Amino acid sequence: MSTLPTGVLVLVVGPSGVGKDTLIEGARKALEGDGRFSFVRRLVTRPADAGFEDHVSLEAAEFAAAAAAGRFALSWRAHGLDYALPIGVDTDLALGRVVIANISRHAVGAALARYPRCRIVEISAEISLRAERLARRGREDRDQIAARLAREGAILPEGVAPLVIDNSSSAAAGIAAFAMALRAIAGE
Ligand SMILES: Nc1ncnc2c1ncn2[C@@H]1O[C@H](COP(=O)(O)OP(=O)(O)O)[C@@H](O)[C@H]1O
Ligand SMILES: O=P(O)(O)OC[C@H]1O[C@H](OP(=O)(O)OP(=O)(O)O)[C@H](O)[C@@H]1O
Repeated sequence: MSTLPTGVLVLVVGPSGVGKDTLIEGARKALEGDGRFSFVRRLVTRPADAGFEDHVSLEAAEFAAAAAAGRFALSWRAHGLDYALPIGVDTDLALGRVVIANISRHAVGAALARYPRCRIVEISAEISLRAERLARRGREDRDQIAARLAREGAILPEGVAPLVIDNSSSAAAGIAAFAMALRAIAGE
């Protein structure tokens, strides 16, 4: 009897402004055409925002209906918004792919409970850099940026050791390190 391939879900976590979306988008471009990887497009109750993360934008009622219909692989709430990964994640994992998703630090426990083959990649950068970056990004107002900087992370479940990628220097360096980590995970 042959066993089905099982992929790996890469959970990209870290505080706001650290560069998660930048590294994910950069790695997506660097690895374009390599069928081993699948980059998840999240569903968020935030209006579509050109120039930022390319997410699927849902109204709150649409989000609730999709959740009730079982269309999400994982969902969580943060910053007054609802976020989800689509159920297509399950198909990509069944096909043996390395699936990359940006999730809340508070959703790691639930992700691990559902998907035992997870790797946690934590992106890091000092708070002063994050503050500058969020101001430059300009997606949130001053109060929202202050709340994001003050937001507490979650303690990772016991025994879970994240791979930490420092994004304190250039975005190009952070992207190269992240893409290299993904290639290593795919080769394991
Ligand atoms: N290494 C870096 N150096 C300078 N600016 C960066 C770097 N990484 C990301 N940025 C910028 O910082 C801002 C926040 O990055 P983003 O990827 O949106 O972070 P996150 O998704 O973790 O909140 C964006 O404007 C992005 O262009
Ligand atoms: O619980 P936390 O680990 O703090 O994360 C909360 C949420 O914020 C981030 O998304 P979002 O794109 O809204 O924010 P960001 O790009 O500023 O991190 C992250 O991907 C989570 O969905």
